[in-house]
Amino acid sequence: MVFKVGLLGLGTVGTGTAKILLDPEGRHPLLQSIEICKVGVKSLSKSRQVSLPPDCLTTDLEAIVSDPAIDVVVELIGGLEPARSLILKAIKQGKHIVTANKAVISRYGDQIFTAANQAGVYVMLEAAVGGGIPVIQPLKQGLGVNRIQAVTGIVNGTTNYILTRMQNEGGDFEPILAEAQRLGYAEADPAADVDGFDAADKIAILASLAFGGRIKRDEVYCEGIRQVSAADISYADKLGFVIKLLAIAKRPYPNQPGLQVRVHPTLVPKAHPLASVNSVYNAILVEGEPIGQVMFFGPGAGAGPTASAVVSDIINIAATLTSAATQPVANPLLACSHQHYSPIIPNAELFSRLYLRLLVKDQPKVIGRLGNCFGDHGVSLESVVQIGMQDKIAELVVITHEVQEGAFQAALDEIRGFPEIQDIPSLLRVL
Ligand SMILES: NC(=O)C1=CN([C@@H]2O[C@H](COP(=O)(O)OP(=O)(O)OC[C@H]3O[C@@H](n4cnc5c(N)ncnc54)[C@H](OP(=O)(O)O)[C@@H]3O)[C@@H](O)[C@H]2O)C=CC1
Ligand SMILES: N[C@@H](CC=O)C(=O)O
Ligand code: NA
Repeated sequence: MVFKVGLLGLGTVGTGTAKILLDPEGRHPLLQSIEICKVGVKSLSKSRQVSLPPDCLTTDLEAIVSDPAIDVVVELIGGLEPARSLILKAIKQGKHIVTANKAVISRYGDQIFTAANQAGVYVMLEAAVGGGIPVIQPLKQGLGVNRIQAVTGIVNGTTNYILTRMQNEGGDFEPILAEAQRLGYAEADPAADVDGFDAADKIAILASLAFGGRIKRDEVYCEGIRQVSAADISYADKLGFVIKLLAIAKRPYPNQPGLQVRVHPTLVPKAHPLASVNSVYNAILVEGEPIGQVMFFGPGAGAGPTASAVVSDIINIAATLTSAATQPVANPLLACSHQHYSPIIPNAELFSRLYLRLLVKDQPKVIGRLGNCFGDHGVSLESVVQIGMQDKIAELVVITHEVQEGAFQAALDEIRGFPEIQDIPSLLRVL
């Protein structure tokens, strides 16, 4: 049996994918049965790093998704449109889909999976989360019998690369981001990485798989890394933490339906397994019953690793189609079957440990006044440290115990009005 693939996109991931498909020697034997039929791109004049059969390249992506010869459409163009429409058209034409596009799946998964289930085709997305790390299939299959309690991950390679280099070298943000772009890690618009949207897309997908209900992407709280300064990295280091952009999905109240799903820079204790995940590496820590903790670790972005996940999805489909006697009946361990949305708990109701950096006028009783205000709002403090003093302005770092975020914000609103407060440059969460 030969499976014909229509590739949409021949950029970083598309090129990595084509390279594997064109070089099957020594890999899984099923690769021998997969053939690149057409490749859709934006520009025919660009030089390419792979040599494809003549007439393979086209700018007519609509023709690829409706080509009767094609069995599997691999969407690697990114973005919302035309990716969403092309995926839906391909599904309507009975084609299986492999995609690395977390933006489209996290926002239009409902529409796409419903259409796929009706058409009896698969939509596979291993490359969409954690790049080359197998995490989607393990959540669907290997961990499928567990009751998941929490998924905590470093799921964006670009920001982890930036934070790691800022931590190790103290370098400036912009040139490090430019290097991440050159290495093929960043999104077409790197704001998606830096502002946390890409991580939010990914945690919405992971939460949906882990907790068995779709997640409304708009309800995922999201803070990026722009506000993380060299000063915070250095203070965190002195206090025994590293700063990581964490994506967190958990059920904070056992046996109740609400979920916490959010992305924010977080102070991670140096002894925590996620603290040593550096550079473009990603890691996803899954906690479940009865398994306990499992951590998936590996390269989270880049051509080769991401293509590894894309092609593993292609051969998964090829294997399923090969074993199906006639028309494919959806294998429930490969298909997506959630039909309802999970409720998300507002941040104000959640309990977190928080790190606050303040610049205050050096006046008597200022620390006491802060402590009283937090106390009045039921916010218990773990430590208040004076880090420095310049021109009669003291720099303080406050770390709280687990406190309700709404109560903390109410205290902070009051504190902002104190005449002693010069500035509040940072508010971060602590794991
Ligand atoms: N880069 C990475 O490390 C990872 C990326 N992903 C995801 O993979 C997908 C692809 O990313 P990446 O390879 O980095 O992106 P690139 O920008 O490198 O490549 C995009 C490709 O799609 C083509 N393309 C884009 N828009 C159109 C259009 N409207 N019509 C025709 N062709 C189009 C481009 O054509 P042309 O070459 O002619 O410009 C290019 O070949 C994205 O969804 C991304 O989020 C997921 C995990 C990791
Ligand atoms: N831009 C993304 C690419 C992989 O998903 C990242 O940096 O993680
Ligand atoms: Na993956």
